[in-house]
Amino acid sequence: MTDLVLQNVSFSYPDGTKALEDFTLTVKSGERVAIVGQNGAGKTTAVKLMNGLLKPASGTVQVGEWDTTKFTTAQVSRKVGHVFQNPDDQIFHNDVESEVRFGPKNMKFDSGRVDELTQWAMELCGISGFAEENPYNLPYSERKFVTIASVLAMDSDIIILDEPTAGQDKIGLLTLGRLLDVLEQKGKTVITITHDMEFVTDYFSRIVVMANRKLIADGQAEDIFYNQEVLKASMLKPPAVAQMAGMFHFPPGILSKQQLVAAILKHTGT
Ligand SMILES: Nc1ncnc2c1ncn2[C@@H]1O[C@H](COP(=O)(O)OP(=O)(O)OP(=O)(O)O)[C@@H](O)[C@H]1O
Repeated sequence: MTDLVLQNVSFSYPDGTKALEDFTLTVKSGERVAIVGQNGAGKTTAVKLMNGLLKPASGTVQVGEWDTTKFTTAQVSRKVGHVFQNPDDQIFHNDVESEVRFGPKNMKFDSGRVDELTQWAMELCGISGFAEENPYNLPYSERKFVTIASVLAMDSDIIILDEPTAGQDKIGLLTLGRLLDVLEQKGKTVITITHDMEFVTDYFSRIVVMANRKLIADGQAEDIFYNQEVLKASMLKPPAVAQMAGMFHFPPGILSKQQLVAAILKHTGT
């Protein structure tokens, strides 16, 4: 059980830019949380604090029993895997399998477990067929899955996915959805940063909204996407279904196509 607790965390970059102010968030083991907000809101800074890449200037970041200031980034990243936004910032091997294998090998798992985790992660990410391919010969969407598999293979309790849907087609989105379900069954915590509100409503039961370096809302999709104050402060655009429901002046809460169709049929008396 690895809960993640950020308590009154503030952080500024060395050039003095304030990136996070008084940020408090608890993510329980096994939860699925989406962090949303405009560019520059502080999302990336928050997740870099979660996996120990950055250390808080004030406040505390607790990963399970560990205060991240007392452990190295390498140690914390064993508990909190982080898939970067841009796969090209992460890939450094010449073939897909070596890239995925590197993490568990580096963690000194026995060779049987390294094999098992490598195969499992590649299959889950739909890249088993490219094991010997140079990742840089693959399109962006598949390179992203190479980096996701590399992190999953490390079997960390908490997994951070930065913009996983960027550049993904329908098949990629389905692969991501299946992967999230498998991780949930394994009790993993998944935290994503995303600008894709459809992805959020389809797959995440908890949404954290950030604006101007602060957490401004934390709740379910119905609480967030129908709260005009939160939408205004964060400049978030609700998912298309909620926008359409708003145009029809339907009561708040509609977030799926099925709910929208049902409301239209009721409205037209069909
Ligand atoms: N390395 C850095 N040095 C100085 N300022 C930085 C650095 N990285 C981010 N910032 C600044 O910190 C603030 C928060 O940035 P952060 O990247 O955490 O936001 P974000 O919500 O993740 O944005 P995006 O969606 O664009 O990634 C912004 O003002 C940003 O310009």
